[in-house]
Amino acid sequence: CDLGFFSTCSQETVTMDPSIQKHFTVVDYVIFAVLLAASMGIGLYYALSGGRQRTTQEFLMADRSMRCLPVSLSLIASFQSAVAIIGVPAEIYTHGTQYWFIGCAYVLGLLIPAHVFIPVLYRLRLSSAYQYLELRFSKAVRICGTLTFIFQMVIYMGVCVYTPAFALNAVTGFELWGAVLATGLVCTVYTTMGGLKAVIWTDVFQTIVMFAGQLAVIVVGVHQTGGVSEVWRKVWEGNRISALDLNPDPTERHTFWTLAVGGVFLMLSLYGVNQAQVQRYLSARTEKEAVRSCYMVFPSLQLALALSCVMGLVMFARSIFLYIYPQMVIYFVMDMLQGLPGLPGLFVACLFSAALSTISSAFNSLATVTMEDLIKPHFPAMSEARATLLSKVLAMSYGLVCLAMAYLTHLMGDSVLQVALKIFGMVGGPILGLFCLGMFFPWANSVGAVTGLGTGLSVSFWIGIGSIISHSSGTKPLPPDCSSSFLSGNTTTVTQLSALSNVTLSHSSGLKSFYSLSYMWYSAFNCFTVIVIGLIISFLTGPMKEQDVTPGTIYPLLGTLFGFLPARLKKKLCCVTPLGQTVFVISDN
Ligand SMILES: O=C(O)CCCC[C@@H]1SC[C@@H]2NC(=O)N[C@@H]21
Ligand code: NA
Repeated sequence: CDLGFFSTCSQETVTMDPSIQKHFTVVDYVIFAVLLAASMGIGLYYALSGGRQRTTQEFLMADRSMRCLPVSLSLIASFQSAVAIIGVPAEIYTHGTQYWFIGCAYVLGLLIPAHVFIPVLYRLRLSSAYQYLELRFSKAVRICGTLTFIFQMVIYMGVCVYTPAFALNAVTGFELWGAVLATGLVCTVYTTMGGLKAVIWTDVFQTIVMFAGQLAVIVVGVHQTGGVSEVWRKVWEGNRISALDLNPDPTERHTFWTLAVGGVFLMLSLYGVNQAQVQRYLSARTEKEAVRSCYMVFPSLQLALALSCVMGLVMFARSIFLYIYPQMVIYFVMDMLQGLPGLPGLFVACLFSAALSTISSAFNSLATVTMEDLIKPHFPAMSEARATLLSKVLAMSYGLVCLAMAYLTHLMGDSVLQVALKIFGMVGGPILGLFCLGMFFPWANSVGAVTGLGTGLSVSFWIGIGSIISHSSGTKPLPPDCSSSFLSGNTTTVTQLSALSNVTLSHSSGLKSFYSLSYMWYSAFNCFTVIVIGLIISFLTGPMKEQDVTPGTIYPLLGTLFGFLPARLKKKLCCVTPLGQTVFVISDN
């Protein structure tokens, strides 16, 4: 079949004809080099200015002096990596705009962090989110939380380093491990030199580059397709504008429910309790600045989602293939931008900005929790200078670990977007459950917490690995409506499309349906597993008494939910817990 650069068009074996790889002009390399140099420059500036990164308060917490604008852009950048830049357009291109409904999850996914998690965590004046777990439960629970977080971020980092380098190599022959090393080393250097201040300000710069690169591709793509109405006609006829899918089936990969409801738990696991984000909230100069930064994330995150979705639609309108792997997004973009010197370089700069801003946040947050949760408690007498030096060594060593993890990603295959979302669901979900257990259920105790986390992680890996082994998550791509006019031109493609589109999904039963749970439900499912098991074990081993709970570690959920009740009724109903004591109301200090 004549799909141009693909030697075969079956979904399994997609290889590109190396003879037509796209090459860069000098301008493109210069733009890429300028991006790396600018990031290094910002890192160097913060290494030589201010307190010159001589204390952990500055190196890890930016002196708690940040304002809401840089914090909010840095919050976006932390979890908007090359995975989203090429994974989301590939998703939209292949399956239609159903994924766009994840934007509905951003409302509660940011309101709850702003009004529940930030007040509790900010007023405890923590450095690591997992210090909360020791205050609320015990040291053991804190260590479990920290180790789980480290596991999650190390794997996620590998995916983020690998994705742009692999995609670029496939299209431009750009040396794969050269790109991985360049990204990893530049990132390690400026993170190690400039600390959280450098990470936040490079995130600001890189987020702007990210938006600019995506916008450029959209503008050029629309122009080349013949205008907005032409793009709309093709994506509409190509069956890429998804209707609201209210199918309640939890094994359906993307529906309104899995994205708008399951997505809330995914957002809470990232923007509520993930150390990378919590550290940014804690680096804000006041709690109000932290809450405001969370609110400011909303429009920018919607813009980021819109840009990547529209990019997928424009790509579809411009080139009619049924199915593309995420790394082929680069090919289409390079194809679109050929002959426009500097634009391929801008898009590559956009891709690596997305990667650098995520990886630097991961390095810095990993160094922080390792320092605060695993090292400092054993060396209380350690001097500031030595602690800061050790933090820098940690940031660097995480950089090297990340390069090794990049190779592991090589073996994971599958769509990078799904890999990233699965990691968050499988590991982020249980951590979210642990924090919810601690904040909303005063009766929960340490044994319950540890058992709950352990059960949650075991169940999540059982489903996650089960779904990979049973391949039940494979949803066939959405065939464009083959009868429509714009496809009739190329008969070969139509026969291929119809051949591929009449694949019937084998209906899963029993355990298989368990494995085929949509990965968008992993966060919610694992969060509830931890809470339910945690509560059961807590009641079995003797629930905690109100007076034993550290003040400020409980969020008065019942008090807030029934806030509208008259004080008398409220007093009777919810501010008196079953143990006969009043729940701690967070003081407004
Ligand atoms: O881009 C990545 O590195 C990970 C994929 C996106 C992660 C989630 S999806 C919902 C939220 N919106 C984002 O832009 N990132 C997070
Ligand atoms: Na990023």
